[in-house]
Amino acid sequence: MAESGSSAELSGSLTGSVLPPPRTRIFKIIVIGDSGVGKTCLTFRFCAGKFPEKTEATIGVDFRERLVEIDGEKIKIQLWDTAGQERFRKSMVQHYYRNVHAVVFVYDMTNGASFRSLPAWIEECKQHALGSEVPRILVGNKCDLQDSIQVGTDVAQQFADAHSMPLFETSAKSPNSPGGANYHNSDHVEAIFMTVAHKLKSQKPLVLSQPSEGAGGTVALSGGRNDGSDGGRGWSCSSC
Ligand SMILES: Nc1nc2c(ncn2[C@@H]2O[C@H](COP(=O)(O)OP(=O)(O)OP(=O)(O)O)[C@@H](O)[C@H]2O)c(=O)[nH]1
Repeated sequence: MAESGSSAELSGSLTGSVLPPPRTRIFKIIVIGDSGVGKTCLTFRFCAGKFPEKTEATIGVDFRERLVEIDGEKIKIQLWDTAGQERFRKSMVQHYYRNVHAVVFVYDMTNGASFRSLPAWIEECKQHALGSEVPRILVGNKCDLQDSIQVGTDVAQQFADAHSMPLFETSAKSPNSPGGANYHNSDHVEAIFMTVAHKLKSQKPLVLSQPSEGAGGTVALSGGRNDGSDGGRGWSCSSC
């Protein structure tokens, strides 16, 4: 009798309070590109839900995070906002390239030089073992500045295709206001990062985890533009 009682107790314990709390997966996504392209604004928009009133050049790296829910699983998205200016990068580079799950390359659609810098950023990533096997996306920011666009969608799409990346054109500043032709088709910052998270969820086993008491708001999203089923090149397409 005593033995069966113990057994019931044990089994109750295993399915009850003895089990550790569920773990929350963490996806580390680094955001890279020239100074002034809007990396801080994009990451702030996603994590805080608004455009920052004032930004200063990032020194080293900042990171912001947000807890989201995808298909019933809580996932913490950590966005690492890296400094675009070389003088602010040197000391930190080794740190932020560790344990990266995805890379977001950003250029400013109103600044051709920021687009021409992309090969150098891609090369730097490769040197830190972040090649095409890691999910990477290309983001053209500031599409709200319609009159100043220097980088057209066609040329950006060609570049994205050549590097097996999906392209998104967006505005961290005013994603919901009406504007020119491209602007109407612009991607929402929210959807861009959630697309990356969906991709990671569909392909990655647990890599980093911690008890699920993360900071940040929770957004529920089931389904999305990318279910990870397309494999190969361009795992999600630009809406541009
Ligand atoms: N019109 C417009 N301005 C933007 C947008 N995103 C950022 N900006 C402005 O661009 C400037 C630079 O933005 P940041 O987010 O600080 O740029 P960054 O890439 O983080 O720059 P570093 O920290 O130096 O690497 C700021 O004045 C922003 O207000 C956008 O979508 N539209």
